[in-house]
Amino acid sequence: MAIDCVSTMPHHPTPRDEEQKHLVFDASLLNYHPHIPKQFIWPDHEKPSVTAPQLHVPLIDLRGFLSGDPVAAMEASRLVGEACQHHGFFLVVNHGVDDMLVAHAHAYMDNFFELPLTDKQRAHRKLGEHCGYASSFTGRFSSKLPWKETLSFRYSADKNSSKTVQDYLLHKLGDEFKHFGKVYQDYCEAMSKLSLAIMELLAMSLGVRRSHFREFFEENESIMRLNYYPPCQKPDLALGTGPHCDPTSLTILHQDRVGGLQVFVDDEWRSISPNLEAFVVNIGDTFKVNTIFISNINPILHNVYSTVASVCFQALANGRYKSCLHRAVVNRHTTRKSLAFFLCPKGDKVVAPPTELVDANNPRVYPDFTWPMLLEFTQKHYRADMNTLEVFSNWVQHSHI
Ligand SMILES: C=C1C[C@]23C[C@@]1(O)CC[C@H]2[C@]1(C)CCC[C@@](C)(C(=O)O)[C@H]1[C@@H]3C(=O)O
Ligand SMILES: O=C(O)CCC(=O)C(=O)O
Ligand SMILES: [Fe+2]
Repeated sequence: MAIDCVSTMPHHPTPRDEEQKHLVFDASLLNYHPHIPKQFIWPDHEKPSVTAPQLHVPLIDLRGFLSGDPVAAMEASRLVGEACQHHGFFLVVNHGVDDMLVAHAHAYMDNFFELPLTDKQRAHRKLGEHCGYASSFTGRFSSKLPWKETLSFRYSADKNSSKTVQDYLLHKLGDEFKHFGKVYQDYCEAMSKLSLAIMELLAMSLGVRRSHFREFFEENESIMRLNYYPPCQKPDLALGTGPHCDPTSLTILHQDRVGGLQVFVDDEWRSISPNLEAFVVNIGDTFKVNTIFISNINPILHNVYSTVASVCFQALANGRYKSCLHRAVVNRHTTRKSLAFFLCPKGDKVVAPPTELVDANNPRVYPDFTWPMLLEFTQKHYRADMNTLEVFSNWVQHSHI
């Protein structure tokens, strides 16, 4: 039976769009259709198991650490280190982010994604760009389309930056989105603050100066993304977000009560159950690279400090650290939402080990790069998956830039 749920929308044409004929996934037509277009069907080896056994990730209470208690800070950093050694995922509670802000961020998401497609398209995400509204990336990809709509925008923690979240959303969507813009501006500020606190815990867990990563990310230029996953009548054939490791540095995710996040641990997919009070935190490829030179700086300290650090050191130094592969599944009945804050370094920061620390025993694993290079790679050349960093690294070394 022919499926006619994909509408044709006018938007800025590019040659690559030709093949797609400007297809835009209109959720209001597709959600309850018994069949799904073939572009959404994932190959057998990537098809999801909608119900996966639960993964018990550590629930880390940040209250003591955030109020300056050194013993609580040590304990929180120990748990962070342990989680990063195993899979790189952990939950934080008593994180200091206002519950109402989180509730508003979810409520405003509903308002936005329930708008008619033509209104959402005002913020249309252009090919090769990472900001704006995208519906299943039609136009960008022609197969393995994700069953989701997204709205993404930049956040700069640099106080002198003129580009605010609020201005961007207002400019794209119109004056009536002023409050909408303010909610996400506040949300990003809260996420940036929380990320810097978590960076202190990560530094402690690796046995380096507590402020080391905080300073590196102080003026972060991050990405905020609203993920909206409509119901799908074939959840065993489709995926909301395909398997990938985040190419960014650190992700702070808030998932609503529906559930759908799965992590690949010990050779199987496991789910992380929703917890409205918690943020799910995971490490991305760019942070993984940052930690390599830390391991090189002081291997003795690492051995003394904890086995966690030395195990990380070995895995990282050999470039075999396959952390945090994850994906999001969809379901038949309920729309699912998640708010993802991707912490990224400021554009001019070079992600590299200092040259004086590299020698025959500590060879370079990845080439020097800046975050904008990797971001461009994921937007113009390669769809982020579980191999992004390796492929990017080869690409840079074969001097494509
Ligand atoms: C830099 C990025 C690319 C993606 C968004 C993000 O900010 C971080 C994760 C990436 C992504 C989610 C990984 C899975 C594939 C992807 C295409 C998606 O399904 O959204 C990725 C994002 C992208 O827009 O390229
Ligand atoms: O929605 C989710 O639970 C995960 C989304 C995700 O992994 C991402 O946007 O990078
Ligand atoms: Fe992700």
